[in-house]
Order: sequence, then structure tokens, then C-alpha cells
Amino acid sequence: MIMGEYKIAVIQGDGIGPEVTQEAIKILNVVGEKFHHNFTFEYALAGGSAIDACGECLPKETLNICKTADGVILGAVGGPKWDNVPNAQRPEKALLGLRSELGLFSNLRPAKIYDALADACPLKAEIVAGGLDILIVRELTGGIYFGERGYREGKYGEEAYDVETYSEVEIRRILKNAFEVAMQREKRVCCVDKANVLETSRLWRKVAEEIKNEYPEVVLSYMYVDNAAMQLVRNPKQFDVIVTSNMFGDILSDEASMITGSIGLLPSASLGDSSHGMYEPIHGSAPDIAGQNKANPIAAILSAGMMLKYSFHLEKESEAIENAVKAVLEQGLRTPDIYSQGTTLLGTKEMGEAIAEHI
Ligand SMILES: NC(=O)C1=CN([C@@H]2O[C@H](COP(=O)(O)OP(=O)(O)OC[C@H]3O[C@@H](n4cnc5c(N)ncnc54)[C@H](O)[C@@H]3O)[C@@H](O)[C@H]2O)C=CC1
Ligand SMILES: CC(C)CC(=O)C(=O)O
Ligand SMILES: [Mg+2]
Repeated sequence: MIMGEYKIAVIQGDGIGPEVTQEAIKILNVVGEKFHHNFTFEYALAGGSAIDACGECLPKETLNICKTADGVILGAVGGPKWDNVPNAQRPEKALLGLRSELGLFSNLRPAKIYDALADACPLKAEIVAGGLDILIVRELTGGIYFGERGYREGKYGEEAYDVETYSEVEIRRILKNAFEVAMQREKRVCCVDKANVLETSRLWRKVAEEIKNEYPEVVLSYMYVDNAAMQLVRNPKQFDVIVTSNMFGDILSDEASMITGSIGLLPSASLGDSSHGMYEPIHGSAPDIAGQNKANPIAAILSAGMMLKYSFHLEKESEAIENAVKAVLEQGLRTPDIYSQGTTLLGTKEMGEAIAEHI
């Protein structure tokens, strides 16, 4: 008996994107079989591979496939091959376009240290004793990545500019999101900004002061982003939920990933007002290891797990994926990025297979 039917749009992307996405699909197929769900996959092109196939980084057909699917999984886009294409067609534009066209303003990036990977954390053991579980809530469709940009003639010749703009509406909805998720966690929100310099950050603080009254159980704090970057390695356990702008969240989440052992471990969910979402590892296309069966597929696999939870509301299926990841790590199985002496080195595919076997 089939319990649920789900149509999933798959954008494999470039570099290691297809390699890690294939492992996520492998896991979804096993979960589907075990829990009697029918997951069907519709492939779509975006990024460099779309430029190569049809000259456009984000074809209309891709958007249609994503809009009509129950969830979207994405590998990563971009790479040196497309570094010199016109700006409007850069692979990264496809990613920004997908996020904004699908209305995915909230990007959840959980950074957890798995017990078995405690030795992969570069911080002193006493700093992360008892583990670590941080959630970065990154605003995803506004700020400097979406502001006006260009070139103009300045006082000293040509100059370039990128403008950061945030409206109250954009700030309110992401902050509300952060407070809501904090209510399911330790009820602490740290708003990371640069309010000593930026007007946009001062508006974030003004809105946060209003919203906090709706969540009296949540403790709200503020921190400047330069200090937050330092505090993340000095004492990451002080954070529960970090809420921040598009660019600051992009940077801080890469930093947080390294505390867990590798950027290849961190998944993400990009969500909007509905349960429709896009799920992608936080890493990029890693051209330096592409095509070598070296990439860690765990971030992509956990992203698929987040889709089961947030878009399909399949909690136990999502947990099964996380538990299988924990089990292989406890078995000492490692891709090169998290390998240490005494553990067993696996490739991308073999790691996917090992996780599949545990489900
Ligand atoms: N979501 C997306 O599609 C993103 C795309 N990019 C694009 O990806 C390309 C490469 O960007 P980079 O700055 O090099 O960042 P990157 O995240 O692709 O790679 C940074 C470093 O981390 C390693 N790494 C990344 N993912 C890994 C994994 N799963 N397992 C093991 N090691 C992994 C890479 O080998 C590299 O040494 C660029 O074109 C960039 O614009 C970057 C970030 C996100
Ligand atoms: C195009 C970039 C904003 C992609 C990226 O680095 C990210 O989303 O983490
Ligand atoms: Mg990034």
C-alpha cells in the first residue's frame, strides 16, 4: 500500500552537484521503499549545465518544473568554466533566481556536531563538550545579493557598487521565522548584524524589538557580525538560533560548518510562506574535487531529509535518514574531508551506499 505520492524536482547542477545529488536520490528511493512512499523525480537544468545545454542559466521550463513539484533538491551550481559568461547568465544568477521566483526567503542551516565526529572539530574538546547544535536562519531573497549593482564613473574613474536594501516586511517575516523555530528549541535568538555602521541593520533591530514582545519566552540578543565570527570559534555553544542577513548568513554558515568537521556535512532548507521548499547542501560545486568520487554526500543526503520533514511532514522518515548518517559515522566510515587515522576511507558513492544500507 502506497502511503504518499511526492513529485520531486531535481537540479543536479555542476561540479560535485550531480555526484552528491545522486546519493541523495539513492537514499530517497530506499526511504520510499521502506516507508511505502512513491517519490518520483523530474530532472531540470540550472546553472552552468543549463548554459551549456540551452544558453540560459535558468530556463523557464526549470522554473515550471520546480513550481509544480512538491519539493526541489539542488546540488550546487557554478564553476570556473562559466566564470566569464555575461553577468546576467552567471550560474549563481540561476540560484538567486530560483530562490526569489519560488519565494524562498528563509534559509535554515543547522550546524550540529555528531558524537562520532567530535575529533573532526578543530576546536578544543572542552569548548564543544556535550556537542553543538546551532541553527542559522539566513534571509535568502533580499539584501546585497539582490540589490542594485553596477558600474559608474566616480571621482577617481570607474567604480562598482552593490546596494544593500531591506524592507520592514522582509525583515519581519524572517525574524518571525527565527522566533518560531527558536520556540521549538532553546528559545534563544541572536540577531547578528552590523548595526554600528549599517542602516539596514538598525532597521533589523527596530523590527526585532517589536517582534520580541510576541515571543516573551524567547531571549533575544544582538551581536555585531565581526564579533559573531570570532565568537563562533571561541564559544559556539552560546548560540541557539542565529538570525541574520543574506550575506552574513552565507559567510557565517560556512564558518559554522567547519566547526562540525566539514562543509560537506551541512544541509539546508530554503522555505517561504507555504511548505514548498528547496533543499541543498550549503557547499558549492567544489571544482577542485569534482568527478573524483571524493565529495562528501552527507550534506546533500541530510538536505533530502530536511525536505521530508519540512515539505512532506514525514518526521520519522527524516529521522531515519539522520540516524543512518549517525550510524555510518559511528561505524568509522569517512569521506576524505572527515577522514582521520583509524577510520575507513570511502568515496562519495560508497558513503551513499553505506547510509542506504542503514535505513
Ligand atoms: N549553492 C550553490 O550552488 C553554491 C555555489 N557556489 C559556487 O561553487 C563554485 C565553487 O565555489 P567555492 O568557493 O570553491 O566553494 P565550495 O563550497 O564549492 O568549495 C570550497 C571548498 O570546500 C570543499 N568542499 C565543498 N563541498 C564539499 C563536499 N561535499 N565534500 C568535500 N569537500 C567539499 C571544496 O573541495 C573546496 O575545497 C563557485 O562557482 C561558486 O560560485 C558556491 C557556494 C554555493
Ligand atoms: C550564489 C551564492 C549566494 C551561493 C552561496 O554561497 C550560498 O547560498 O551559500
Ligand atoms: Mg555560501
